[in-house]
Amino acid sequence: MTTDEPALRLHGVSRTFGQTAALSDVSLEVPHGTVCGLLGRNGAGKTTLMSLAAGHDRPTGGRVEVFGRDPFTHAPTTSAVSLVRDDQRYPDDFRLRHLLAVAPRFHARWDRERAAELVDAFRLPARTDVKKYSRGQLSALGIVLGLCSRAPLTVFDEPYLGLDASARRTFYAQLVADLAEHPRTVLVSTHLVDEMEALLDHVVVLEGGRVVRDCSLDEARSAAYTVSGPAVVVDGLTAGLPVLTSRRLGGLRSTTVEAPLTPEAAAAARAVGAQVEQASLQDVVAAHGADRDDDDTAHRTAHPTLETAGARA
Ligand SMILES: Nc1ncnc2c1ncn2[C@@H]1O[C@H](COP(=O)(O)OP(=O)(O)OP(=O)(O)O)[C@@H](O)[C@H]1O
Repeated sequence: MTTDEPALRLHGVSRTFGQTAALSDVSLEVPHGTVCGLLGRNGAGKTTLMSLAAGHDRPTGGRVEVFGRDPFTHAPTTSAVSLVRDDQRYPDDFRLRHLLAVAPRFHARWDRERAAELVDAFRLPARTDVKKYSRGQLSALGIVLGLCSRAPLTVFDEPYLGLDASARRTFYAQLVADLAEHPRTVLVSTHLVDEMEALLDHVVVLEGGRVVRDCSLDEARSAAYTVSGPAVVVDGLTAGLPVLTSRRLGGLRSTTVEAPLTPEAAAAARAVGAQVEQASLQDVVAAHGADRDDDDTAHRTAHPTLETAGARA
């Protein structure tokens, strides 16, 4: 295994299930030693991509490489990846001690001491069969297994399901501390974009099985801005710009455009009484796969910028 190769490279990858194209012609590289957020709406293809990265599945077309090798056929590469699935199953009669005993057989770099610390931090019950764990306890268990595997590529598929806010903070803090001590590559899918944004170095956004963004966090953050105000004013300010989403409430409109927010654009908007702000990463992700122009009142409360505009009007 060499660190000259990207941790993960997909080249023209497709994965179809019958008539469904879960991934279509996906090419991307996850740089070595980064935390990469895999983002996108439900059904965008995140879990499919993660299964391919872990060598649990094969692409229908194209090539998947982990550290330059095929994770499906090259056994040492398969064992260099740890995939923590949100629906991970364990043997019926397993308790925590059984899992902690077998884990080192699958992960050469397994860290026993860290595992003991994390079990305490997440208060995982020792005397309960794992199959009876709550949703949050199962997620915490997956986090322990993923972090302590020290796998060169660790993949977390929505690792926070059922975790309370305090346990999620524990996860984020442990991830940051562990990566500082033992740098490696992490690929994590999440819908909690606002909450996890600070952990990410790199961002990949999928929409309908295709990559619509593959860039650093900073690039993703500065990719779009939102203008809100009287519809006629907003339409004038955004004419000719690539619109990600646009929502209308009565005479007000809120439009997110895919362009950097320059001082000139901000000044022009304010001069005519419109509000303008950098779109959040969450706004950018939500815009992909959403209707481009939505005047349906049923959606009004789904857009925080519009609520803001309405409240200020
Ligand atoms: N085994 C399968 N058989 C048939 N269709 C599948 C299978 N696995 C995934 N799909 C389909 O492929 C598409 C992508 O699914 P995937 O689970 O990768 O999305 P996702 O981005 O992880 O979604 P979510 O955020 O809801 O978890 C969906 O349309 C899904 O229904």
